[in-house]
Amino acid sequence: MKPEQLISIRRDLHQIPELGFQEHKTQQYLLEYISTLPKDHLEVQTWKTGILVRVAGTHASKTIAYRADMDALPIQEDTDYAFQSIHEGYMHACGHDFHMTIALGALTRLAHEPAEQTALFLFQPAEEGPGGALPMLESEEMKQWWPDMVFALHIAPDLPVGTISSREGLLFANTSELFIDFHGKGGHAAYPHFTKDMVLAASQFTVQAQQIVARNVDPLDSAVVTIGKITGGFVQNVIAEHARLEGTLRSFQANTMDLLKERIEALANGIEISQGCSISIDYGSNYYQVKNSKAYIQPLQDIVETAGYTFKEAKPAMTGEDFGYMLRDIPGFMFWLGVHSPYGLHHSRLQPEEEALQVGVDVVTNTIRNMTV
Ligand SMILES: CC(=O)N[C@@H](CCC[C@H](N)C(=O)O)C(=O)O
Repeated sequence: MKPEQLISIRRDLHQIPELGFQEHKTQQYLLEYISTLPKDHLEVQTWKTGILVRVAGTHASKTIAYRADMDALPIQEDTDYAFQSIHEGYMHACGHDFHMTIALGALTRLAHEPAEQTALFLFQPAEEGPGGALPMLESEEMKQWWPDMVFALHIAPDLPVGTISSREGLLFANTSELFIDFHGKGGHAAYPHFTKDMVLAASQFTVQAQQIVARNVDPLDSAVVTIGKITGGFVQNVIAEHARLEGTLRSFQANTMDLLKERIEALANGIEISQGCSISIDYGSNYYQVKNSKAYIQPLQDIVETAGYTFKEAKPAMTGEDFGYMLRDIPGFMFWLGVHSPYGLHHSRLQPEEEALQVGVDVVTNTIRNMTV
């Protein structure tokens, strides 16, 4: 596939961002493209809004899978792209348009000239939430085509184009979503003594929660407590009866995640007493850490350098990925693909450089062709 065609596919996908398990247009677009490929070695199955494509190997004893996530984020795009999102309030702000385009590029090459081993392309819904990897792993379709190895990439705005980065062992953190509802008593702004103000309770909780990492987590360990959204109240002169916090917890150690949740609950109990309110906590979806199998990182470096690109040792990151569940059950790895953007992941102005698409296609194809499983 020519670079212009990769860019054109990426721009098409960029325009139709959809949330987890709602990737209907995206699925349709991908299926239409896949239907144009030579069919001799190809088998296709759909699973929910996802797709599995198998390319039979020429002398296959193993199956190597590449996973591309499909969903977008509820972010209003603020780039000056001519091909901006046409879905108001939604954006591919985490690079999944890149991940899917790279999958189509590698799939195209292999459909025309299959590798020795069988390749499996997993277009997976709902990575940002509620998590598609675990139910996809448990699906009949996946059991039927279970791979011997699985890998994935994620765009890295802070790395230059042409650089690939990964590491042996832990790459991404354990995560838990966090949704907290505060229920009190609303009333007139001029009569606070007759109310239980939930804007105040939620604000106190937000500030106190920042002490957890500072004062409860071992300074030699690492964790994150982020509240990304606060809602509450209706109008400026009414005390709010209800408020809601939405956030996420991150840790490298599984038992540190238990500690974070314990402390969140203890703070909530304290605020229930001090503010005379009731608080309910929901941990939403939880993702398992991304831990790379050691055996594949040196061969990945060799593949990257042979293709003329640069390999850089990565540090573990507090990002989360439901791909961790795939690596829990199947040997494999994940790597960062440099895309150089002045704005980072989950930013409304994320602008990854499209030259990186070709790099991604080369590394994914060469991994399927050359990695010993
Ligand atoms: C790569 C990346 O940015 N992944 C997301 C995964 C989100 C998991 C879940 N919705 C949560 O917020 O905990 C990330 O935010 O790291």
